[in-house]
Amino acid sequence: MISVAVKRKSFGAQTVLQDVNFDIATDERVSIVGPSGVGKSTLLRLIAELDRDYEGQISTVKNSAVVFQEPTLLNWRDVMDNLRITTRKDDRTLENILAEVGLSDKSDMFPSQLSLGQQRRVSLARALAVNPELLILDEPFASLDDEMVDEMLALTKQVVDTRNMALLLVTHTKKEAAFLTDRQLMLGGNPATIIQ
Ligand SMILES: Nc1ncnc2c1ncn2[C@@H]1O[C@H](COP(=O)(O)OP(=O)(O)OP(=O)(O)O)[C@@H](O)[C@H]1O
Repeated sequence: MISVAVKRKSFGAQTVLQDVNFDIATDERVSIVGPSGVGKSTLLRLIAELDRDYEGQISTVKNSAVVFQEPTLLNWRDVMDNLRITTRKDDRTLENILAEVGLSDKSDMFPSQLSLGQQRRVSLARALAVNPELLILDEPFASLDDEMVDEMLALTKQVVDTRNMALLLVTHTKKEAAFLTDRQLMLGGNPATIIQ
């Protein structure tokens, strides 16, 4: 169980989040929706423990992984090396994960040799490589065309269905939230809190 109780998160004089409280069960899929600039990514970074500078308390799982909006791959490393960076798992396991995201024949390609959609898949595979109990997706389908979004949505759903993990999705898009998650939390207000 993940338990979020953020009393206040500020950047200098600007308070971005105030009294944001919710739980996520072990196998629950939750999305955070809300307008641009409201504080979605800020909240996600707190839950991913990438930012510990806030008032309140978040108790989360030992193993979480984040997929960011941009693929953030190392361009000078091939696909396998990009996976090896996050885990000591053996190559066979990593190849299975690449197959899981539809990239079984791409392990020795470099990111620049892959389409944007394939780069997103590598990014997802890299997150899966740590075998996360919580997968956190921060607008993972931004700047993809509609067809690619549908493909990535289906892939992500399949992966989450197969693996026993919690999902936290940050998105602008109600369609993505409705397709991938059981529960939608709407962030709103200034400072932002859960309004629905
Ligand atoms: N490192 C930072 N330093 C100062 N202010 C920041 C920092 N990160 C975010 N902010 C501010 O916090 C507010 C919330 O930003 P955040 O990126 O969390 O919004 P968001 O809801 O994820 O937006 P979007 O949907 O456009 O990605 C914004 O006003 C932003 O300028």
